[in-house]
Amino acid sequence: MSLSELSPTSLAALRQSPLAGYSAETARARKPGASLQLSGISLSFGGVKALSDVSLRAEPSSLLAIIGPNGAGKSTLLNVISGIYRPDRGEIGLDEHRFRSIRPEKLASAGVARTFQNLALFSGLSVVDNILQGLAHRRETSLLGEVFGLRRARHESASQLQQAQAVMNFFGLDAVASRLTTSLSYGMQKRVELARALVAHPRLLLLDEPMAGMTLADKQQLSELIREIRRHFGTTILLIEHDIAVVMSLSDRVVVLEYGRNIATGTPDEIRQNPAVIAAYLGSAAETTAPGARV
Ligand SMILES: Nc1ncnc2c1ncn2[C@@H]1O[C@H](COP(=O)(O)OP(=O)(O)OP(=O)(O)O)[C@@H](O)[C@H]1O
Repeated sequence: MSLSELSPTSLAALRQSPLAGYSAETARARKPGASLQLSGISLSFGGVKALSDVSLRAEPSSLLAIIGPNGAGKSTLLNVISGIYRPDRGEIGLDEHRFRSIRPEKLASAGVARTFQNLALFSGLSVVDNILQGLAHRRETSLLGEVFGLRRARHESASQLQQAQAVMNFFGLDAVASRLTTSLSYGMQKRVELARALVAHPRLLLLDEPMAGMTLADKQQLSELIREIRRHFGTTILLIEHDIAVVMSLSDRVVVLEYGRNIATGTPDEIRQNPAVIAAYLGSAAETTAPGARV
């Protein structure tokens, strides 16, 4: 099954009651997104300056896109925010917290989730089990508790399963819950990855080229889902994406990187008309979405 083959009822259900089943989680889900601020971030790999003095700000519940040619430093920036790389200089601000680097294992508890450029799902696990991995950091009961079926462990498992079911409902994944992710189309696996990132209600979601390798129909569905995520959860989203039509239709603001430097920041319209951006990127950027298509 591909994303575009999903019945229209999933999207209709998603619009009507995507939060059904969240109960105790609902209040937290309604919390506005986090604010993110990067100040003077620099990082070199040997002689390669991947990031040079990059500063940017994403307002709570906004969608900020990062674009730029290959090798501009986009993924490196995401890896800095998610603690995979420690910058040589600069500071990250997440709401009122300031730090140079966050330990990746602390990321989820800080309310940050991400997806990867290449699929990063557990191939031996079903859809629902993959999604439950997004809640692993919340587990308070021990493995022994689970083995012996202690009441608290049972309650915790039931509550996490309910959250996974709610997010599967939101993403139209109910019908494939027990399937191995490897048996699904690429577009559907991307959807599972997004569901896993969202199940813990992150306040900042980092999306690294979520549309790469997708058909136009899949891109349209995923774009609609990203809009729904913003509408219903208020999640702040940082998006790296090469498809300019997708970027321009989804973003509140866009940051353009070239050779690790921030060469422009503005609304999609401002970026479209910026001569430096046209010269560095937009003039040559492939418009992978068909002209005139709504994404
Ligand atoms: N782990 C690494 N070791 C050495 N150099 C690296 C490493 N990661 C990235 N680089 C270099 O840093 C620069 C920025 O790379 P990065 O992957 O962040 O660019 P990008 O904008 O995400 O590119 P693309 O659009 O192709 O994914 C490139 O010159 C790249 O070769």
